[in-house]
Amino acid sequence: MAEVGVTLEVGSDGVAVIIICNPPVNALAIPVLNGLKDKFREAIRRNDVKAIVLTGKGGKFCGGFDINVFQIVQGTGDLSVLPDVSVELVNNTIEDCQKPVVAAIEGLALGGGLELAMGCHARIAAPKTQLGLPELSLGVMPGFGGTQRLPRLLGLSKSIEMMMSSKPILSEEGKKLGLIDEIVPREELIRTSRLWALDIAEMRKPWLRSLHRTEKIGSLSEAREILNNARKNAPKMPQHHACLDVIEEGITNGGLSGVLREAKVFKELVVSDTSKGLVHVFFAQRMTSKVPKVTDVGLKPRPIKKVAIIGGGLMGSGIATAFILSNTRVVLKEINSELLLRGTKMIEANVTGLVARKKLTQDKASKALQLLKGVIDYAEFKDVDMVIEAVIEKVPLKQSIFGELEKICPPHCILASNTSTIDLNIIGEKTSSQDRIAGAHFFSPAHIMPLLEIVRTEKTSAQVILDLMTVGKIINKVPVVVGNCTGFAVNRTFFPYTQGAHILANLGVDVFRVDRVISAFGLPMGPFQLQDLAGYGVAVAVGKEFANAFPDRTFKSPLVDLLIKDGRNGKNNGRGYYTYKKGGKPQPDLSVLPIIQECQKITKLMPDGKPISITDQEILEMILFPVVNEACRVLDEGVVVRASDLDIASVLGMSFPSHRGGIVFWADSVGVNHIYKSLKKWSEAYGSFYKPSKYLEERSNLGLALSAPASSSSGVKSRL
Ligand SMILES: C[C@H](O)CC(=O)SCCNC(=O)CCNC(=O)[C@H](O)C(C)(C)COP(=O)(O)OP(=O)(O)OC[C@H]1O[C@@H](n2cnc3c(N)ncnc32)[C@H](O)[C@@H]1OP(=O)(O)O
Repeated sequence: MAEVGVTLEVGSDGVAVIIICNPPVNALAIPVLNGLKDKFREAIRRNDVKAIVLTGKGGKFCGGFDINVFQIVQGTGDLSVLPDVSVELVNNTIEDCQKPVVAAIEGLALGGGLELAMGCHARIAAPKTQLGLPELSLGVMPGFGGTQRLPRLLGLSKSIEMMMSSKPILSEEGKKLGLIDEIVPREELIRTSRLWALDIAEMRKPWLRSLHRTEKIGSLSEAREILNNARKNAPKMPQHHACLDVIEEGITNGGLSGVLREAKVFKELVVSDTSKGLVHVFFAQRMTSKVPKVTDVGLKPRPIKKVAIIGGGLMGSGIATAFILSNTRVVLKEINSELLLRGTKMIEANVTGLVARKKLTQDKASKALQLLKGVIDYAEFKDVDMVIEAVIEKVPLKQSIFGELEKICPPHCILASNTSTIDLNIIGEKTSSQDRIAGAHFFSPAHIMPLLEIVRTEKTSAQVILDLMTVGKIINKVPVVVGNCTGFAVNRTFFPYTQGAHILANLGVDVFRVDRVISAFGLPMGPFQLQDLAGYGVAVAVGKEFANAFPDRTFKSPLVDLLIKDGRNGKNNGRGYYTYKKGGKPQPDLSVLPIIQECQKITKLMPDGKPISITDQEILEMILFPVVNEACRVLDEGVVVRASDLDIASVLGMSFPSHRGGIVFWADSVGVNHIYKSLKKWSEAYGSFYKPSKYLEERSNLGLALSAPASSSSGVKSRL
């Protein structure tokens, strides 16, 4: 393993090259920052050094401050762990250095990495280098002067856009905008940077200090107008607004004042709940690619060059789109040419939709479509590496397809099903290929939604899981490996979500208020609007599956049947809990209220026939605590490898707000004991739907967090 630290080499030209080394992304861990301070001091002190070049080892400049340190601070609350980098290193040592400093940037300069580079007197970059300040996506803001220097180098509008979106730009764009001084091939990066530094030292090139520049800021009134517009459009998250305020401080009172305010607010944000949630999600997402006995046993992923998709419906065409967009050849099979045409048209529409939204160039779209071949027989299947079956959810049909596939496909071929409910053991029951059968559960629209649940049975081989994980990453998904059960991880955990909402409706709580409470919590929409969007057919079909699988905890509400009887089918026909008009926002449809009242009369859940009185917080808890309860069963049964995998699955599959860290992380922050006691109370009042699971009860009794590992004797203590 390469050594973590900073090196200094002085050449015969009098240029000191300071190199950051902390693989894989040269993150600024505390020893690295101390090393930088030491090496800069040495370079400044030495008489044989005329100029300095700062660079990173191994083809990457720097991925920013070490995010592990955030977790340490968040765990201990000890802010003194955070070193003073902004003033001591970037401002006083680099920018105010008496010797010119040039950043030689390759690969990426993100967050604190770009901030170090902006403190230098010039920036030379290799082609296609990523440059960005993604701190807001971690719930903090740039803390090494980035809020002040980026606007001074790029202008206010573009720099605000980069910070608010957390998205990087490439060095080519950076050059056009003034962030980068020169782009050179990577082999010439260090040589050009050395010469540039000497040119500054010998006054052949200007000696520019970013924080002192004003030419791109414009007048105070212009700046305020830009900032106020940005405030209107920014997400309603604390870090976004704090960042805009800090930018304004620097514009009103000068760059140094902005730097000082930035350092203060940065420390407040690091310990915020938002940052705790987002930092957890950052690491949790990366943990999903570590699966014991799959990724740690020396297996190598096999190449997947040709994929067959069976079924060109909504899911099949979305899955096919995801593959062709990632440069993989796809055979789409349907049972007749009419259905095949419908499937290929859907794929074309998916691709052209991305072009229209400027997410794809026309050239790439045309190339992707050339990789698609439609078929109505199995002739093309003889050399496929993977098949994904995406036909309707009928067991005999799936069984016969897998029986055929086993005979036609090569022996190495992975046989996957996109089923969202059916037991994979049953699907593969009539084959002798159970070791290569797995679930590849995509979420709709499959070419857009980022989650891929990879479902394994006890017979699926580790190689097949590894191949699916690899191919998932190739098609830009986050693969999460899960066990085989009704609904797998996401749908299983969230099946009580809609049912909890229906209990509230039957208790007399206004459905539109329920939706408002859930949206305010951070989900994109409430459960009733979601039901409208999915269509009531889905609600009925999925409801049956879960009622069969988990009859002890299913609340059967006749509401959807009554809505269907009234001619409603949600967004599909423009009539649901809401009305839908093209181009407009959904409007609450008050004519639904008598139907809900009719339902209440049937279920007789309201105590004394009167609506219950309830706070917004209780609404939220009566909907989400049953979800947490099911998450407990998922953890108990080992459906996911670790609790944080369920966090990622909930964020990416259900759009659970990422700043709350995912369903389990959120539950632990609320307090296990409170959740247990609340569910117990409601189960006594409203029945077994709320009955606390054994896992929850045990964790509550032991004072252990839900996320604490099963074997944990000391465990992570939950907030009781
Ligand atoms: C004061 C300052 O303003 C504050 C800051 O600088 S905050 C940090 C700002 N920087 C960032 O947000 C960048 C975060 N990193 C990333 O976006 C991506 O990791 C990347 C684009 C750099 C590389 O992506 P990719 O090649 O897909 O590799 P990825 O798997 O994500 O990362 C490789 C490893 O580096 C780690 N890593 C990446 N950036 C890191 C960071 N800044 N700190 C600590 N670890 C980091 C990852 O956790 C992962 O570790 P693992 O192998 O043990 O799981």
